[in-house]
Amino acid sequence: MDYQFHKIAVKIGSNVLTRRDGTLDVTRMSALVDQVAELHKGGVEVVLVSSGAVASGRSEVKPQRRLDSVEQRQLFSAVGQAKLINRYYELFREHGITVGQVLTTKESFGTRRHYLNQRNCMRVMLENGVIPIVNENDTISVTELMFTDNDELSGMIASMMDMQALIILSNIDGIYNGSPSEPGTSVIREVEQGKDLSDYIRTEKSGFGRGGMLTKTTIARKVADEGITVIIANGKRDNILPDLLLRPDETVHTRFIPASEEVSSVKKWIAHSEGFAKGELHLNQHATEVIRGDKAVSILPIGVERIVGDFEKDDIVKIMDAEGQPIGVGRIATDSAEARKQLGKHGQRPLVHYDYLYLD
Ligand SMILES: Nc1ncnc2c1ncn2[C@@H]1O[C@H](COP(=O)(O)OP(=O)(O)O)[C@@H](O)[C@H]1O
Ligand SMILES: N[C@@H](CCC(=O)OP(=O)(O)O)C(=O)O
Repeated sequence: MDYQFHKIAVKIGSNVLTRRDGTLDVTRMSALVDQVAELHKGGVEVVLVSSGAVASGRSEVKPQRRLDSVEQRQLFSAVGQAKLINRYYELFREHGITVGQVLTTKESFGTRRHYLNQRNCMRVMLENGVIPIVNENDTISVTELMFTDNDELSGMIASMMDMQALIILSNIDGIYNGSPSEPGTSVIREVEQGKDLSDYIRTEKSGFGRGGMLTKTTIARKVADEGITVIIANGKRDNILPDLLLRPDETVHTRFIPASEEVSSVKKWIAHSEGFAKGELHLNQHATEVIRGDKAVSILPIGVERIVGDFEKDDIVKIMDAEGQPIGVGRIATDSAEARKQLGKHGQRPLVHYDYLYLD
C-alpha cells in the first residue's frame, strides 16, 4: 500500500471512545482497532495513545461516599484502565496482533535516563510487532504532576519515538475557522508554520475531554516545529485512519505543516522539558540579540547577567531574555555554584551548548 507515513502515533480522545451517557463505545473502539490492524499489517508502525480510562471506569463503580475530584479520577481510572486495555487486548487478538500497556507520568519525562528507558521499552515492543497502548497513569499523577491532557502526552510520545506523523483523533473534523456549530464556518485544512489560530478557538471542551482544542493547537504547533506532521481529524468517521494515510486530499482534517529541518532527538526531549526546569539563566541585552539572530550559538557565561535557582550539571534550565521573558530551555553543562563563579567572565566553556539548546 502507498501509505504517506510509515511511523505514526495515533491519539484517541476520550470523546471518541465514550457514548453520550459516559459509557465505553465498544463499537467505535472495535472500528478503530480494525483500522489500526489494517495499517499494522500494511507495514505501518503505530503507537496508540488512548484516553478513556476515567470515562470507562465511571459507569463501573458507585462510590460509597462523596469523593473529591482527585479520588474520583483515581478510583475510576484504576478500574477503567483495566477494562480499557482488556478490551483492546481482545479486539487486537482477533486480528492476531499483540498489544502491550504503557502507563506513564509527566515525571517520567523529566530526566534523560527515565526518558530513554521509556523509549527503549516502546522500541523493543515495536521491534517485536507489539503495539504499545499508552495512557497517563491517572492513579498516581495528581494535579501539578499531570499532563495537561493526553494531547500533551501524545505529542511527547510522537517526539520521543521520532514518528513521521501524529494523528489526533477527536469528535470533530478538525479546527474550524470559527465556532464549529455556526453556519458558514469550515475546517482549516492547512496550518502553516507560525500561524496564530487563537482567534478561532473557543475555550469550551467537549463532554468528557480535559484539555480542549486550545491545547491540541499548542501541542500540534510544537510537535510540527520538530519536523513531525500533525493531523487533527474525526475519530468517529468510518475508515478515517486508512483514508488519512491513503487519500489525504479527499479526507477532511486539519494538517500542521512540519518544519523542514531535522531536530535532533535530544533537542526534542529538551523542547518538551520546560516543566522540569530547575533554574533560570538571565541573558544580557547583547546575548539576547545574538541568541535571537540567525546563527546557531551556545550560551556563554559572558552573556549571562544573573542565575536563579540551584541546579546540578545536566539539569534543564530556562533561558530568559534581557526583559526577563522566557525564550527557551536548555541542558546546563555545569552545576549552579560553578555557573555563578563563571558569570560574566570571558574565555569560559558554554553554560548551554547549542546542541542542548531549544529556543521557542
Ligand atoms: N475552532 C474550533 N474548532 C474545532 N473545535 C473546537 C474549536 N474551538 C473549540 N472546539 C472544541 O474542542 C473540542 C475537542 O477538544 P476535546 O474536548 O479536548 O476533545 P478530546 O477528548 O478528543 O481531546 C471540540 O469538540 C469542540 O467543541
Ligand atoms: N488519562 C485520561 C485521559 C484524559 C484526557 O486528557 O483525555 P483527552 O481529553 O482525550 O485528551 C483517561 O484515560 O481517562
